[in-house]
Amino acid sequence: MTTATHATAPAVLVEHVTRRFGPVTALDDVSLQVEHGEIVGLLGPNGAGKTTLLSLLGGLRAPDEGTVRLFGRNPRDPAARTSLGTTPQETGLPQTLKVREVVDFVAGHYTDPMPRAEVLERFGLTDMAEKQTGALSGGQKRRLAVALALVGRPRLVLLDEPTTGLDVEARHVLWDALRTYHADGATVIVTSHYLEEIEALAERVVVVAEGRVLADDRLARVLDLVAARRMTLTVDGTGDDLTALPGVQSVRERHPAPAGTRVTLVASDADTAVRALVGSGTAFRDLEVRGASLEEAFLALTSRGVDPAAGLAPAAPTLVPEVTR
Ligand SMILES: Nc1ncnc2c1ncn2[C@@H]1O[C@H](COP(=O)(O)OP(=O)(O)OP(=O)(O)O)[C@@H](O)[C@H]1O
Repeated sequence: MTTATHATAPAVLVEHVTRRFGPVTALDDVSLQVEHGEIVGLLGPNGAGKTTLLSLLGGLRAPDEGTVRLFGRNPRDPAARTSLGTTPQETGLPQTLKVREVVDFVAGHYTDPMPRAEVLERFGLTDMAEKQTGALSGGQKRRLAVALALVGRPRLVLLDEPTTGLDVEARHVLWDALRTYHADGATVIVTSHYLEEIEALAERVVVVAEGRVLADDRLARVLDLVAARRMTLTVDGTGDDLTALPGVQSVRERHPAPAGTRVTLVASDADTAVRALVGSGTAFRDLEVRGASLEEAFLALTSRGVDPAAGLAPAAPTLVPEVTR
């Protein structure tokens, strides 16, 4: 590939990537393209495949099938990773080195590093410069770990759950620093279980579950989807006609119930749906309305009504309870 091609290539290109660990398919035919300067949130439950995807982007693992490119190059090639800054979920820092020494050590690997004072300032670590890293709090360690990923001024930053376990203040310092760095032109990909984190950082959201991309959309659209409600009720017949009610997006589950069917619907507007249900004269009982999980919201988006094969299946677990509203 020519240099010109590299210059015009997207920051990240993932094409039909599958990655297995023994019998587990961690990524199943995933495709994703991220342009220069985008900030993308990878949102999904535990075991969705987010870390695996980042490990492929970071060149730590190779895909079993498909192609991964960073700025047009294979991330397994060390030259492709010179533009990359990463912070894994767990970071080991040398306990006895001072914060400024660690920053200087990392900066020594780059031709044009960010000045130490700027790095520390961005992450609220200026007062910690003389402390040994072993004496930092969890939140301070985490901020230092993310700061170190930016020392070399990477064009692409991969962050795996950057603020898990941090208190509110530490989260906000980190989010502000990342937003500022992105505003300077960097491409950022961040994984999280938490909608709040994705909401604070991302413009575009890719929802991953069970190794597949469930949705890839603007943040505002995802927030609309999360506002979906889950309505469960028992009706005399099969409940087939309930999808026609205004405000109802899809049928999520149906189970045989005594003298009828227990039906779970995903509704974009539960108030309208309930009014229409009453107005329709349909006999129903035991109505429950609650927030839908992200997974349900996205299944509602991606499915066209109920899947006949899954129509009478047992209730599916709620995969992303943290983001249920
Ligand atoms: N090294 C490994 N060996 C075996 N299985 C693995 C390995 N790494 C990941 N997996 C499996 O692959 C699947 C995807 O895991 P992955 O860590 O990518 O998910 P995740 O979305 O990052 O989850 P979490 O949010 O919990 O970090 C899981 O079923 C996991 O158990």
